[in-house]
Amino acid sequence: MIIHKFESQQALNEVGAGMITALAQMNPHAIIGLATGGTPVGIYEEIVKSYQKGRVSFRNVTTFNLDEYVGLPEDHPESYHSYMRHHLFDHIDIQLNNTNIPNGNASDPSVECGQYDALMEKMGQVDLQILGIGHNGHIGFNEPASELRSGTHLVELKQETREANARFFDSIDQVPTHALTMGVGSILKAKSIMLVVRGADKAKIVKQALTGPITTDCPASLLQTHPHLIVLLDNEAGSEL
Ligand SMILES: N[C@@H]1[C@@H](O)[C@H](O)[C@@H](COP(=O)(O)O)O[C@@H]1O
Repeated sequence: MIIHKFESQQALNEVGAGMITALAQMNPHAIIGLATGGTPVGIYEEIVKSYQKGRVSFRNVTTFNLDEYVGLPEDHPESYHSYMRHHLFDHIDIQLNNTNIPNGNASDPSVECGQYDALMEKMGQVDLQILGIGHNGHIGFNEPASELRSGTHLVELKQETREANARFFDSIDQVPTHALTMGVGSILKAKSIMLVVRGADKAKIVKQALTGPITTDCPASLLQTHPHLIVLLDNEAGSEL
């Protein structure tokens, strides 16, 4: 694995965005795995700036998002569908029909998950998967558990995850209790993975994930098995490494 630590958020954002724009420049038909949460926002901002300067096009790029809440209307401001449009899709030339996010309102979640996996399979390997990490080591919404699922599936969110994400909602009662998420198997199938982590509050889990035992109790620890893992940390998140 390659670990880069950054003094400033701006430097981290520019390097992260640079890897994604370079991929789209080298392969206009690239398949990119996208993440949500607070962590990638600054990277998406830098991608938009590059696009606005005419340096990169996403016209033929395909994207697959990691996850989506169950039961939030697609146009709810905190749905991951809204997040992606707000932070990225509405500001670049990507074709919306080339963007894929699990449908958290599907009448049959297991059918939806099966279709999502089938589409990923059909499109081919994700070239670069962007990832954040939860304080409990979750990736996507793969929560710590005695066993992990490989493909896309329905999960019940842990209370700590709902509490962490309550900052985006008016109250914790509004945070959905369930989500659809790519499985760890799908995530690990990507050719390269870019894990991004910021903040002192994540220093401990980063250390555990990258240097601790590989265990389903810390889903991010499975990233240690990936042959092309790039980790972008601010100094605070990397302080225990
Ligand atoms: N499902 C998302 C993850 O994809 C994200 O990486 C993580 C950390 O979020 P944040 O970046 O806001 O700390 O939790 C969320 O719940």
